[in-house]
Amino acid sequence: MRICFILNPTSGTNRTQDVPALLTRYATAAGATFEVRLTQHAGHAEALAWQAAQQGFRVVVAVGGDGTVNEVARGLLGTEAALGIVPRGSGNGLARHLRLPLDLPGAVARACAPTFQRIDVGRINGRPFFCTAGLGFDAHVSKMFAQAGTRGLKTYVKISLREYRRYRPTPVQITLNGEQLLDTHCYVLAFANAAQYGNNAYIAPQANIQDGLLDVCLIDQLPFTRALRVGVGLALGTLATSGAAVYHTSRHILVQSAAPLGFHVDGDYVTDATRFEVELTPLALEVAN
Ligand SMILES: Nc1ncnc2c1ncn2[C@@H]1O[C@H](COP(=O)(O)OP(=O)(O)OP(=O)(O)O)[C@@H](O)[C@H]1O
Repeated sequence: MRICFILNPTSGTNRTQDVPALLTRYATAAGATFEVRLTQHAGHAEALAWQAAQQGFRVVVAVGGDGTVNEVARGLLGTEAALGIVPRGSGNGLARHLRLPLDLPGAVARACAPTFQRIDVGRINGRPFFCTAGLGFDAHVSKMFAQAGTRGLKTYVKISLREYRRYRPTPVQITLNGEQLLDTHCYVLAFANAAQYGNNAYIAPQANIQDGLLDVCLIDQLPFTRALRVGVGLALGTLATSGAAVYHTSRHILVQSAAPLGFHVDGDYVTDATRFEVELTPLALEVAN
């Protein structure tokens, strides 16, 4: 079995580590036949992953954060290769959901001796996501986060608190499965394939990544007391029973917004739109875990 590691050299906080050398050391120790390839720019991992799959690599491993995982996974859709993950980001949502090792030696060892399973794949306005996508406040925060000079959890919390004071919900119409119509407001509307955003922040604790359904989490308003309950619910995995959010499950969701709303895929801000089509393709990606 041949394994291709695709490394985003800009990911992770520890820049002093020689990651290619460590990958080589741990993969050699595991007796693997492998190659390490480095991305040269944002978006490059998708093309590298697709190319590796065409070259017959059985497992293509994203070495980076959720952005790199999204790119590699996108490149593997419709191919014969499985996605592996060596997590090096701050959130690592999909790796945590799949209960993959978070340390470098452990994750490399797992990627070299995996079991295989298939997972569902979401799409929002045509963009694939594997963990979560969403509209509203969380997307707005990802946009601000991308523009901030620094990264990490501290910056994220700081931006969230600052923007919370300014952000207002937008009127939206949500259609679930072509039937159920909700006339409501969007503070946060999250589409969860996996249970968490990353960092063990559980937006949809019940989400099952193989059930052919997205868990749709709606927070229509966020006054201060509810914000506290949402914060505690995210951290403890109790949001679904806290009463602070409403949940639905659906395979196909349409959202019409009264004003442009930002959306994110797997934590990365994409753009603003007023119409959103969200779909799920059951078991469309093989993962190595
Ligand atoms: N060689 C590169 N140079 C610049 N940017 C890159 C390169 N390779 C990948 N990227 C971009 O870097 C972005 C961030 O990467 P990624 O999410 O993997 O790491 P991270 O930001 O450290 O993780 P996290 O988001 O969990 O904190 C990705 O969106 C990707 O497109």
